[in-house]
Amino acid sequence: MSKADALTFGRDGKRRHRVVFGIVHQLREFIPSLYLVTGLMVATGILSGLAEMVGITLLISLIFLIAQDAPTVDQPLAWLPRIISDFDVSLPKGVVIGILAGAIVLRLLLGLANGLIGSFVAHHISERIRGKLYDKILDLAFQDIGRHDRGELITILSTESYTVAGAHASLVRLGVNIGTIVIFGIGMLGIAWPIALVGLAFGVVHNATMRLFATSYRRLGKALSGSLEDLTQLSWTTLLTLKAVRSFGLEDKQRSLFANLSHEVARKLRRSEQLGAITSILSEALIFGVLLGIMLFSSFLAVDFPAALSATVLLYRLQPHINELDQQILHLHEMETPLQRVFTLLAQPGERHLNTRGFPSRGVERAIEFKNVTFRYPDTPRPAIESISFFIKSGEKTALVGPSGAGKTTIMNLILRLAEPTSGSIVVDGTSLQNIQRSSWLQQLAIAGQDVELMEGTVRENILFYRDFPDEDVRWAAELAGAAEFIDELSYGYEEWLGDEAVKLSVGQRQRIGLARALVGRKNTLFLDEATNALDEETEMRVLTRILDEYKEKTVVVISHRQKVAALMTNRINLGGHPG
Ligand SMILES: Nc1ncnc2c1ncn2[C@@H]1O[C@H](COP(=O)(O)OP(=O)(O)OP(=O)(O)O)[C@@H](O)[C@H]1O
Repeated sequence: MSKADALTFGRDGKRRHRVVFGIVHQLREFIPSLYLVTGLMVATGILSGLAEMVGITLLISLIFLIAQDAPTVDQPLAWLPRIISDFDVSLPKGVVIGILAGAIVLRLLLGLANGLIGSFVAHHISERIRGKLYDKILDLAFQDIGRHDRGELITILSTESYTVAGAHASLVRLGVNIGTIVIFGIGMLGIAWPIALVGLAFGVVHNATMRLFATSYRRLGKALSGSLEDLTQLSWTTLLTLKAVRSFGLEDKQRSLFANLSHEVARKLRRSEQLGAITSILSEALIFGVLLGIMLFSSFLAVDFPAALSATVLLYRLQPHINELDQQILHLHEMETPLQRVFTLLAQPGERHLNTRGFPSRGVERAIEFKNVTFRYPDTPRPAIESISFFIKSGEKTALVGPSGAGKTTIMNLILRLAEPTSGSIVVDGTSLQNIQRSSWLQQLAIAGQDVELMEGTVRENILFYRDFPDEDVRWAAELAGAAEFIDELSYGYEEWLGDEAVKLSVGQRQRIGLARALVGRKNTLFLDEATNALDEETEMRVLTRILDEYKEKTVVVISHRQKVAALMTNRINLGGHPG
């Protein structure tokens, strides 16, 4: 079974087991000590149930002891004499009180330990899964990222990652409940077997009733996941296209779309809670029916009164465990879809190996050569570039020109190894780019594009972009990019805070920040993909001339539609048009 298939389950009969085993199988891959931790949690949970059972029977014995004013209890744990018939288990009142107090304290301590371990494990799992998901998003093949919509990725990362910890908690509770039910069952058998049999019959009926709800839960889980994703997607798109929405006067339409989706989410959440309430009430009604039955027919059952009372109290205390057992199974069904989405994303192939595999790069000493390179994006009928061959010589200033859609950005992406050629090869100083460590290769390059991904932070932080360079370098880069002239006029200069979308900057100013970001590392090879196309011609020429002057010895490749820009360069590569 593949990772992605692990949670694709068969028909209903085996389905719940598959849900459970599928989750265990998946979790084991992410939490190496899963069995140990889970075992410990289940053990403390079951021991806590055992302590409760001992406490209940001792309490009832004590009540009878006090009622009869007797000094000793000859049957403090009601089931023991039946199991070890020759064993004298009579105990004085003080000892019974001591054991009872001990059982209560033990129950409390085990409950506390269980809660603390549970909370530690849940946060540990969440942290690990969140980290792995974030890592996967960074590691996914660039083309694969485009296949996921942002809303889906945000929902998985921010919300659905928590369901993994929730699923583990449900599994633990499942184990604890099964263990406790078995222990209570054995206790009841020892105390009063007819009542235990009634309890067993109750369990079977209860289980069958709850099964009726499993399918609804599963469907609801899937529908809820979809609705949440739609809502996140709409919120995300609205934020991204806020200006367009306002400019086209679409607020009312967006509001009504949002209200509908939000209503759907609320409706499904309500339905889920209603289902939970119905199953819980049904479960309680069943147990009260059984208890009533036992009371009405107790005279026909061959059980003495204290034993019958102990067994009945145990059966009553068993009810939350049976109830919770079913709730957890239904909950696991509800979590099936979000879990599947988390694990499917984690199962996607990454590209991390490209960062470390191959020879370390020393940059471009002689040339970058494209040899008959063809590249086709997945699921597209025609290649974006076909059998392209050219040289970019070290130290040369090259213009890459061609009509829109000719494949210029695709070539840039191939050089950056955001994609690999479908056929042909890219060779750097005689070594295929595929045999060069990607991270060390990227260390040698700098790139600026036409769309600048500015982030929330100061101007300086946006130029540094998580890297560490001295202030003089930031200033040098900003001046070279023609950005210093407007940064100096901002109220706080380089410390001016740019909001999420950096709305206070014009498109040309944003591009110049992006340019400074590329320049600040003083790399030997610079790629500019329409990086200055939003500037007026005069500013663009001024900025590029200064850059070329500064980069006299270095390699510069510029993609531009403007003839004047291409004319600044010493070498020109023409991409004729679409190969189709
Ligand atoms: N992610 C993608 N998936 C599928 N097809 C793509 C993708 N990106 C680009 N293409 C297609 O590849 C071809 C080349 O696109 P590319 O962006 O490289 O052209 P370009 O020369 O840079 O165009 P422009 O000058 O308009 O920026 C186009 O036909 C485009 O539709």
